[in-house]
Amino acid sequence: MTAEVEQVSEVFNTILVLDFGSQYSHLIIRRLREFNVYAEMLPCTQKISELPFKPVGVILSGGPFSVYEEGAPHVDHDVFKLGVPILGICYGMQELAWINGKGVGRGEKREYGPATLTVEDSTCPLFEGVDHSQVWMSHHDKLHALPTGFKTVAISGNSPFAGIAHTEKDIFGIQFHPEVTHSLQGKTLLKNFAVKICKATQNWTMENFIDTEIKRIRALVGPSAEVIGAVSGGVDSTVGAKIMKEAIGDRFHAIYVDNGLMRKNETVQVKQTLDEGLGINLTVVDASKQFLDNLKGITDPEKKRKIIGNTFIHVFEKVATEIKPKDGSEIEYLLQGTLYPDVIESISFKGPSQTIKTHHNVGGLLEDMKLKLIEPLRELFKDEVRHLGQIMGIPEDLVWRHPFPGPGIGIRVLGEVTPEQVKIAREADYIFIEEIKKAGLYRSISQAFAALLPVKSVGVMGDQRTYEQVIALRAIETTDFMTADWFVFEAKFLKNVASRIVNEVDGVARVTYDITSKPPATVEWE
Ligand SMILES: Nc1ncnc2c1ncn2[C@@H]1O[C@H](COP(=O)(O)OP(=O)(O)OP(=O)(O)O)[C@@H](O)[C@H]1O
Ligand SMILES: O=c1[nH]c(=O)c2[nH+]cn([C@@H]3O[C@H](COP(=O)(O)O)[C@@H](O)[C@H]3O)c2[nH]1
Ligand SMILES: NC(=O)CC[C@H](N)C(=O)O
Ligand SMILES: [Mg+2]
Repeated sequence: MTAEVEQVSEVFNTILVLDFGSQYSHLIIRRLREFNVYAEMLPCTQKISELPFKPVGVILSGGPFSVYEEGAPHVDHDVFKLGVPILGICYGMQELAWINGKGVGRGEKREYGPATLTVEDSTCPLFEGVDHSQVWMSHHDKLHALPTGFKTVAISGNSPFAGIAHTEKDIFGIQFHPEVTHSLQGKTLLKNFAVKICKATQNWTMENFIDTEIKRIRALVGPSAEVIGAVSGGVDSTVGAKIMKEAIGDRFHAIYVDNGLMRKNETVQVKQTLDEGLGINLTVVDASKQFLDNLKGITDPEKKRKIIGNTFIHVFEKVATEIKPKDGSEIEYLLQGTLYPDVIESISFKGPSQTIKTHHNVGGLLEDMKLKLIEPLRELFKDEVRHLGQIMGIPEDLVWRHPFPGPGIGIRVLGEVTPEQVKIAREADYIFIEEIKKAGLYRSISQAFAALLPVKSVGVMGDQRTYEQVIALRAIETTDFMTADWFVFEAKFLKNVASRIVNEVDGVARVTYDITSKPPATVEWE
């Protein structure tokens, strides 16, 4: 069955980005997709004979290494046998030069920041519309000589080889980074490469994606099997559920787990929106006791996350055995709302990044998991998922909902999670979000919540001494959640929220506002 299932990269003309570990590698993919060309990233160590698809062009990314160093990563030379255009960016260009003559070494000084490009060969299609524009440099090494078979096509003040091209083949190298927005015509250059040179079709649209994905799921699941889905009411899993529903109708069973760590009124609202609003029949499983029992006495954040992740899986496996598909088979698949950033993180050449915290991911935590995963969004970025949600008729409110982590309030009550502590955090959170919505700020903020700190502080209310806990409010602005800054509220707004929380929520003596960016902090407190 699986062999006949076409992958997205087989359906859309795909540009392959081979990642040498640059912090900007994923931006190359973002930029290409912005003009509707599909791109995927694989580690630079990928063996070309084992490529899962045939790309229409290859981009070699930048990277932190020096090509001449021992142990530096190198591309499989079979990449030249693919017969498709190749573009090397920074380290990628140095790699092309290393392979074709070894004329690469350390420059006298580092070049980091803006430079102006002068195109010397106006016939080179890569640089059409890019002449005299600002480009962004970030390198220490440089080409000391033109590689064999290449000519210079562009220069900058500091880089006599800012752009090079092979004299016969469609192979190009650039020293700057077209993928960052500081390279003002960088997107034009990438478009020239993908569309003019590689002739990639610009058909990567969410409308086309839906059709492809629905076909893919039908082929994968077959004509009679049934599937369960972990659906939280967040935008990712709701869009995933909607796609499943369109693909296999009532053979899809959406399961929402009330883990006792959800926000106020959330379970009722999610059930209503999915059932009535979207026609997705949602089963609510109340497992709150199981989660809270398992969390008893646990204060270590990582242990809490693992316990919550494992409990989710146990709940899903149990639910899966309770559903009896009409064709007499057993439930084999579990839908999950994994996005491309999660995938990139795990395939990156640098390997899985150091674990800052274990993100709960329904599939990620049990090695002997029986259910196989269906992840329809695993090629998409969050804004693509939001766009998809809009096309599929998912209500605006849900499309723009702030992300809510799987472990929920469990990682927003610092220290031991008890029903009493969850209640305090939940009530405070509700007031904060209510005020944000009232002030018309919800869409300007990427994510906001209240965390409960298990420290006591003295206060005075109605002439009485109080000795209660502290709420920390957090609101951030970010595009990708990898870095974030705190949101600047007016003092009046914070004053009102603080006063409401202390007055209306029993157990809180003080309210603080978290003004730490990420890094050095993270978004969540645990
Ligand atoms: N309470 C829950 N019940 C069922 N599944 C859940 C629950 N919480 C999380 N999940 C599953 O875990 C996945 C990861 O959670 P995550 O919060 O990243 O995504 P989301 O909730 O779909 O969207 P968002 O990031 O916008 O909150 C979800 O896509 C969903 O499959
Ligand atoms: O589904 C999730 N499961 C998790 O375990 C988890 N931990 C953090 N987050 C969300 O990820 C984003 C970045 O959060 P951090 O800076 O705290 O890592 C923020 O949006 C966080 O809310 C999670 N989402
Ligand atoms: N950004 C890059 O790709 C840098 C490449 C190489 N490490 C240099 O310093 O030149
Ligand atoms: Mg969520």
